[in-house]
Amino acid sequence: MASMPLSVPPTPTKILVIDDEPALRQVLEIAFRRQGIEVVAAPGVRAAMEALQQNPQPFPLVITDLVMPDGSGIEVLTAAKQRSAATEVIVMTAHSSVENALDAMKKGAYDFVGKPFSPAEVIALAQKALEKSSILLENQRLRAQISRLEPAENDIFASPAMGRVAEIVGKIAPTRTTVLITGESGTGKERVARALHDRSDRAGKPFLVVNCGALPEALMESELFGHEKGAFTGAGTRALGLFREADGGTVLLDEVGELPASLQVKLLRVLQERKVRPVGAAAEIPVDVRVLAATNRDVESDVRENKFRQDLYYRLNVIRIELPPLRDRPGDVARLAERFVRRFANELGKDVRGLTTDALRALDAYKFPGNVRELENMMERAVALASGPAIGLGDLPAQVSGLSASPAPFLSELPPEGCVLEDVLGEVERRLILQALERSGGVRKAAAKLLGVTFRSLRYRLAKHGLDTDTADDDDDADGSIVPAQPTAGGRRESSPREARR
Ligand SMILES: Nc1ncnc2c1ncn2[C@@H]1O[C@H](COP(=O)(O)OP(=O)(O)OP(=O)(O)O)[C@@H](O)[C@H]1O
Repeated sequence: MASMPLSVPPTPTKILVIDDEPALRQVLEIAFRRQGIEVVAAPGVRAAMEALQQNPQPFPLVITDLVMPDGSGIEVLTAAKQRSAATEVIVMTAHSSVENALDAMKKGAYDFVGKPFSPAEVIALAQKALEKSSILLENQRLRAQISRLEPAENDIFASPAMGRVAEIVGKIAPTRTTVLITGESGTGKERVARALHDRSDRAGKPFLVVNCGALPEALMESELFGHEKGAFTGAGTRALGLFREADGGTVLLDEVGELPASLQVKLLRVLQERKVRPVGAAAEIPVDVRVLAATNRDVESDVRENKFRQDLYYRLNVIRIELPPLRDRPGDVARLAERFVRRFANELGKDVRGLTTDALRALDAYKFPGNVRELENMMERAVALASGPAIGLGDLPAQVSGLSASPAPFLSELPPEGCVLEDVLGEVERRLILQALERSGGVRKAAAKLLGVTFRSLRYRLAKHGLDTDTADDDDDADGSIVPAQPTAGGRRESSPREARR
C-alpha cells in the first residue's frame, strides 16, 4: 500500500468583506490582517457572489455593506447562508438604513454595525461571530460522528476481513486522501465510499456519485466539469458539473476504469491542481472536493494495456481498499442475512424473525456471485414469500436451497391471464410440506401429523414433488433422523447444499 498523508495543514481563517467604498475595504483588510485573518475583498454584490461560489471552503464570516450600486447586501446574506449554515454575516449600514439592518437580522445576520465605525469595533464583533461559526462547524462535525454509530454503518465491518477494511476506513476517513476502492460488483464499494465521507468533516456536505461509463464522452465531460451557456448545441443554461456541485464534499467516481481517455487527462488535472475548466469556459475554477474512485475492473491490467493512464492510476491509488467477495467473508453471510430479514420484515410488515439453521447452512455454502447485493435481494424475496416466523430452505431460490425450481408461482389472486390451478395448488402443497419437514426436524411421521395427512399420503406427495428420500430412510422414521432430500431440478438427490457446491 502506498504511504498515506494523514494530516492536512491548517489554513488561516479567511473572511469576505464587501463594500463599494475602496477606502473602507482597505481599512478593514489591514485591520483584519493584523489579527492574522485573511480578507477577500469584493467591491459589490456580483463580485461577492462569485467569491462565495468560487472559494473552495465556505467563508466562516462575511461582512457586507447593505446598499450597493449593483444590489443589496441581503442577496449576499442569503447566498452565503445557502452555501453554509455555519457562515455568519455582519452587515454594515448607514444610520438612515437601520430598518434594513433589522430586516437583515431577521433573515439570519449575526449583527450589524452603523457607519461610521472604528475598525476595533468591527473586529470585536467579528471575533464573536467567528467563534459562533466555529461552534456551528464543530456541531456539524459531531453530528457526522454520531451518524457513524448508527447500526446500518456498523454492520459493514462484521467479519475479520472487513475488520481490516474498517481499520483503514477509520484512519483515512478524516483526511483528504484520494482512495481507490476495488472489489467485485455488489461487495459494498459505494457503501465504503459513503462511510469515508460520513466519517470526515465533509459529512455535512454533498456526497455525489457518478458512473463513469454511463454517458457518452461529450455528455460525461459536462456532467463532471460543467459547461457555460451556449458551450454546445443544447447547452441552453450554464451547468456547474459534479465537481462544483459537490464543493466542500466528496465525489465518488464509480467504474472509473470506464472513463474515456480524454477525460482521464482532465480528471488528472483536477486531482493535481484542484481546478476544473467547464466546457466552453476560458478560465479554470478552483474546487475543494475529495475524490474517491471505485472499480470492479482489473485497473492494473488496463494500465499495462494502455487503456488507463498510469499517472492517473497513481494519483487515484494513493490508498487502496480492496473489498473481499462475500464468499471470502466467513460469518458475514449469516449476520447480513439476519439483518436484511429484520429490515425487510419491518418494511413489508411481516412477522418474520430470522432464518432456520438449514437455510443459514445453505446460504453459507452458496458462492454469491452477486455478493451482498444478491444476498440482499434474496432476503427481500424470501421475506415476501415466507409464511412462517423463520425463513426456511423452501423460501430460498432453487440454486441456493438445492431444491427443485418451482413449477408454478405462488398465487394468492387470479392473474388477468388466468392460471393452471393444479400447478398453483401443487406449489402451495410443496412449500407446506417443506415447512412441515423443517419444523419436524425431518421426521416424516411428525410432518404428516402437522399437515393433517397420513404417513402414506405424505410419502406419495413427497415422491410427486421429487422430495422423497431413499426407501431405506423409511426405517429411520421412528427415530426422527431423516433430513429432507435435496434433489436437483432434475429430481436427482445431492448430499447437501454445502457439499454439492464446494
Ligand atoms: N456491509 C453491508 N451491510 C449492509 N448492506 C450492504 C453491505 N455491503 C453492501 N450492502 C448493500 O449491498 C448493495 C450493493 O452495495 P454497493 O452498491 O455498495 O456495492 P458496489 O460494490 O458499489 O456495487 P457495484 O460494483 O455493482 O456498483 C447495496 O444495496 C448495499 O446497501
